[in-house]
Amino acid sequence: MQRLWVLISPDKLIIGLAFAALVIAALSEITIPHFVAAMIFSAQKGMTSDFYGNAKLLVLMSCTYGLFSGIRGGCFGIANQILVKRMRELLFSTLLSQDIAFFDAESVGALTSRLGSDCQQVSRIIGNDLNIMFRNGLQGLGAFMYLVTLSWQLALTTLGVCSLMWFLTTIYGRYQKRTSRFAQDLIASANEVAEEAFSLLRVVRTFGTEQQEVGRYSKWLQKLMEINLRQNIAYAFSTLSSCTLYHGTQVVALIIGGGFVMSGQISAEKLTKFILYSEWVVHSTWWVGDHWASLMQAIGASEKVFQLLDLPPSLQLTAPGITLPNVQGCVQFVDISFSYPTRPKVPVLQNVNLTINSGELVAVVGLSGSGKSTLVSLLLRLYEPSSGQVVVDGVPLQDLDIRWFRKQLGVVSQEPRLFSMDIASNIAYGCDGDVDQMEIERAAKLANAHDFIISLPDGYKTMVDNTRLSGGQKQRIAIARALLRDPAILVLDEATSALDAESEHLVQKALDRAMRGDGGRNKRTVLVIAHRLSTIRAADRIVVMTNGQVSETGSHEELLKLDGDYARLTKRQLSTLSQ
Ligand SMILES: Nc1ncnc2c1ncn2[C@@H]1O[C@H](COP(=O)(O)OP(=O)(O)OP(=O)(O)O)[C@@H](O)[C@H]1O
Repeated sequence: MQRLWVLISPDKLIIGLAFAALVIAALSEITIPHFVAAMIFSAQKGMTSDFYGNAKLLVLMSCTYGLFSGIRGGCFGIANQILVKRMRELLFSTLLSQDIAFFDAESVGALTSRLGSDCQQVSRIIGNDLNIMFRNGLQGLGAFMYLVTLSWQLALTTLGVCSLMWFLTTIYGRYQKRTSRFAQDLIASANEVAEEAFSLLRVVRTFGTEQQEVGRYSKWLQKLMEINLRQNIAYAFSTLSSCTLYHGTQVVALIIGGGFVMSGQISAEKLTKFILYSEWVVHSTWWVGDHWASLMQAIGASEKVFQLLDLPPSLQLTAPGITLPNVQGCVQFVDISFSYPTRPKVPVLQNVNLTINSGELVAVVGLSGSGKSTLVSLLLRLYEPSSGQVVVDGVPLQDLDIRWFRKQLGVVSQEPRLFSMDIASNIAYGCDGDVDQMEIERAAKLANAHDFIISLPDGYKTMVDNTRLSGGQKQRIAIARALLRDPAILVLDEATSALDAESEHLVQKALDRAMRGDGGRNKRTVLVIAHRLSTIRAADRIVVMTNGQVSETGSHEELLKLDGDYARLTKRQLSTLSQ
């Protein structure tokens, strides 16, 4: 509750207004039975002026109740919307500030479920549960005090019943809190399966595994249903006990109170008011209990959200770093060893030493799994090396302002992903401020993307749908994106996926231009994970990775002469590519 208060406290005014309206509405509502009873008994006794006096007050209280109930509902509704928005924003930015290793361990489906369903549950606490609990608690207390003034002996019977009701409710509330945590985890797991199936729909369709996916999804739904059924059974028991106690109180009060009336201890009017208000007390206790359980349920659901909100942001993003006036582009991997945090015992890179000089074009080759992409991830500082360091222009990477440094890099990955924005925004993605359309078109021309873009109905304003653009088209947009930054260091992961011959030719031409610096600079440093013989031959130096180590470096001819790993690799793989 304290955590929630911190989140909602910037809107103290609206919350204060909501609670003030709640108190006025609750107090005016609670007087209504009093005036109803008073009107009936003044009519019975023929007291006309009392009758109309009470009628006026009844109308006044009813109008006050209506007006302030509206204000209360509106204010709590607004506070609720603000809370859920703020909580989602905070959670989203906390998640985005985590290390990549965090996302290796968590699934996207589960995280989006935390953002969606869990945050919605939490927002219910303010908008619904607390609001109703507070209103009914206040009314129940007020009504009980009135009962004491009518007959403290009878009030004690009501207190006994309410205490029993509250005791049963707290047991039920604890059960709800525990089970709702599981329920939210199950919703997250089901979302994970759905997200995976949608994003890999082509694979699912190709292998005809739709039913299998429905089965995986249904497995979580079944577990969720079992938990919900258990919650429903517990709710049924809670309702059964509350209903029995609710009517039981009135029967007991009537029997004892009837005896008091017959013995002249209290009047029939007082007993009538007592019955009306005791109903109120029990009813309020019931409502408070019901929403207490619901509050516990929401608190259970909120635990994971708060756990995630407590995650400290990635050190790299918070640590202050330096910027360099001019990036020369000299990159050194100094005695780097590395294991992925999810598999700490499996060494992926071992004592890698490699210097890429400013303006040099270095091609990294090696068998699949030899650690080529990992090398790039370390240069981007997506992970921290287990030992050793990456040094850029003589400055260790961890001393540089990482956001600034990443802006000095142009990266084209093997399977570029585009955002659901228009093509121009995709090309300008990550650039500071407004980017001139001419600049965007110039980058697109260099990337051989301009012609296909202007042939689209909306040209550069065409909204990108990842599924409708071909692999080669996406690749060329990604190259344009990298070129627009005119980066000092360019990192390319050559596409091995089967591009059609025309696309491949266009992509290759674009990459050649990007590497050789037609994009603005005469020369830039290029690190390319190379699969094509033409790229490898054009490189100033070839680095061969074998089992996470640099096994050979040199030019194509030098390495062939060595007759080592590179020569074997070339015989095995590259001969087919050169044909
Ligand atoms: N996020 C990750 N978590 C754990 N292990 C990983 C991760 N990414 C890669 N690996 C493992 O690290 C090793 C090196 O992978 P890497 O992707 O660097 O190889 P690669 O040489 O680029 O391969 P390819 O040419 O097939 O892309 C592999 O054994 C791989 O399974």
